[in-house]
Amino acid sequence: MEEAKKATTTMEEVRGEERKETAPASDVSLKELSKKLDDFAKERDWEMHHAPRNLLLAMIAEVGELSELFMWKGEVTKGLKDWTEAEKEHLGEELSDVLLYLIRLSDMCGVDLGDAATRKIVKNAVKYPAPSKST
Ligand SMILES: Nc1ccn([C@H]2C[C@H](O)[C@@H](COP(=O)(O)OP(=O)(O)OP(=O)(O)O)O2)c(=O)n1
Repeated sequence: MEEAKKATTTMEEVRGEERKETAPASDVSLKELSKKLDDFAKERDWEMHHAPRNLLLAMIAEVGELSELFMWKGEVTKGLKDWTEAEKEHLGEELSDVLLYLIRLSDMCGVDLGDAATRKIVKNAVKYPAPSKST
């Protein structure tokens, strides 16, 4: 009886983990993703594979896979109205692969991507000032 109860708890825990994994995580930070990627590499002993050049090449390969989704489609309208749900899900996966390799590459190069991107947006605004709106 005690064993059966324990097994039930374990299944609940597993389902809880699955829910956690599939719940929308729209507000996740670069730092959180960075930590997950670090854990992923450590758990598999893959840190030696994550040298900057390898990560850059892997990211470019994923950009290629992303491009394939748009290839031969003609003009793609904003919102992807003509795409199936399966195509949109695939797009999300390929965009994620690019982002995850970019974050990992930044980390392995010692670049704080959040800080660098924020600074770059400021620099862009100085380089390309918005036209002043007449009232
Ligand atoms: N050495 C590796 C290999 C993979 N990944 C992670 C980062 C990417 O998010 C994803 C890439 O996995 P795959 O190489 O299997 O590529 P796809 O998921 O695109 O699969 P496929 O190329 O079969 O479509 O896995 C990683 O961190 N380090």
